[in-house]
Amino acid sequence: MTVRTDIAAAGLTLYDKLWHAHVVVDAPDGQTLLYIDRHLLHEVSTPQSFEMLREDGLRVHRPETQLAVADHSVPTHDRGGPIADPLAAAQIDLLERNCGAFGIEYLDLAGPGQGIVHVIGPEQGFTLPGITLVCGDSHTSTHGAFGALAFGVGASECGIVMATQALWQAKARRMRVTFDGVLGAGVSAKDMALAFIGRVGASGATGFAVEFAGPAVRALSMEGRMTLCNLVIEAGSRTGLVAPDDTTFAFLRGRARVPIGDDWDRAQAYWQTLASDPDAIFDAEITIDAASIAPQVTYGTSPGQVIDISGVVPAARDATTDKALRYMDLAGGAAILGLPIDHAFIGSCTNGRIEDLRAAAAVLSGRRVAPGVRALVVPGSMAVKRQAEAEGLDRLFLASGFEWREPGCSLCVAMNDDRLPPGARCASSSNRNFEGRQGPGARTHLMSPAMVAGAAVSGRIVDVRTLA
Ligand SMILES: CC(C)[C@H](C(=O)O)[C@@H](O)C(=O)O
Ligand code: SF4
Repeated sequence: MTVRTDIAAAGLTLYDKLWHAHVVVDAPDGQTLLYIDRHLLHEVSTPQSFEMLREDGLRVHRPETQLAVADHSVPTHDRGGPIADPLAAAQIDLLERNCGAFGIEYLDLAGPGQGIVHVIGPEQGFTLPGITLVCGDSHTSTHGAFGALAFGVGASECGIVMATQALWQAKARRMRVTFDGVLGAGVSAKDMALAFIGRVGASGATGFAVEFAGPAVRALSMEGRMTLCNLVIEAGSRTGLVAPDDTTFAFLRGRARVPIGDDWDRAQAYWQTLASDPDAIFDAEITIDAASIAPQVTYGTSPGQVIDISGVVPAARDATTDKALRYMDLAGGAAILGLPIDHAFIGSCTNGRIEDLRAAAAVLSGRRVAPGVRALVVPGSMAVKRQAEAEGLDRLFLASGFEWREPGCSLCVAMNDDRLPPGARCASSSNRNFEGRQGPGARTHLMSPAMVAGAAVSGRIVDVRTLA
């Protein structure tokens, strides 16, 4: 028998509770077979997973626990007819056919449910507190915002989950990041996340499951919490968590796949137990004063290379940072404030939700995109797009000179028609600023949607708090 000293010694963290509720068996080598409740699929990471099932003559064990959507390679304009890019068309068609063959629900490209996998999961009520959820995608941590144990997996693990509903995993260490105080005006969850990544570095949370706590986290909407959890992978962690509360329940209640009636009451009673015990012990604790967080902007080619809007680019200290600064065409000591940009992108699974579009629109109201800047808004999902259109945000974006597109990953990843030219400099609400991420030779500065809107109308990186 294995005696769990972590249980014996102290209270449990939220991560411990979710973990223990899903243990099938512990192996002597420290690995645990974990039951996986749900699996989201997209077109890029699953072709090989389905191939694996075919080769081994396996079927999908519980098809009703799987949900698929195409997002990475989809075009975000001219969606009326067939997809022009033959590779994208083949990839999307393959996902649809694989889902058909294995009995998995596929949210059609033309239908009302389509969108980026991490946006549609919660929208559909597929993401719920207390579940384990995986997807062949590193930003699966997003779903932890609901108090779900969610993490990204590889293509072969997607196949294993489809066939067995379980995965061998090693338990992570536990980190709590407490945001005390109140965020300032013009500062958002994106700034909290980037400030955290800047503090610990791009691999500072590797091996940890990160629980976000404190009054500034409790004050966030579900959209904000998803932004926060989405970005933990950029600090090296596969799992972000926020304990579910009334904000969570209000977001979920009434959604398509969410329990109703007595089932809802029972589920909610359980979900309310999903909080770290007061005497729980974390392996690492970080406290950040939310009031001290300024709008954040990345200057390099890793999300950890981030500074306050008033900051200066740090001098290169090794070959890697030197390479990053060369790629970004920036010198140590340069101010980030006032840096000219020629592209602006609002979208992605980090910041493509309705609240993000509203925040950007509030900045754009009565303003126009600066000459020489190409600006794009790509809603995270059809539901976000419809909601934005109902609020008249599309007209506001168009009137200010933004392009208004169909949902998809778009310029977050440039695996589709949307791509920046070499040398472009983009203010972007996405989550990765890697070399070539938005197109070969293109330069990405990550920031909040409001900051992107501010940069778009100014033609340079500005402090959105000074745009009255
Ligand atoms: C293509 C996909 C597997 C990839 C990921 O794992 O995250 C992408 O979504 C990304 O953001 O880089
Ligand atoms: S929007 Fe970007 S980060 Fe999110 S899943 Fe798509 S490519 Fe990955």
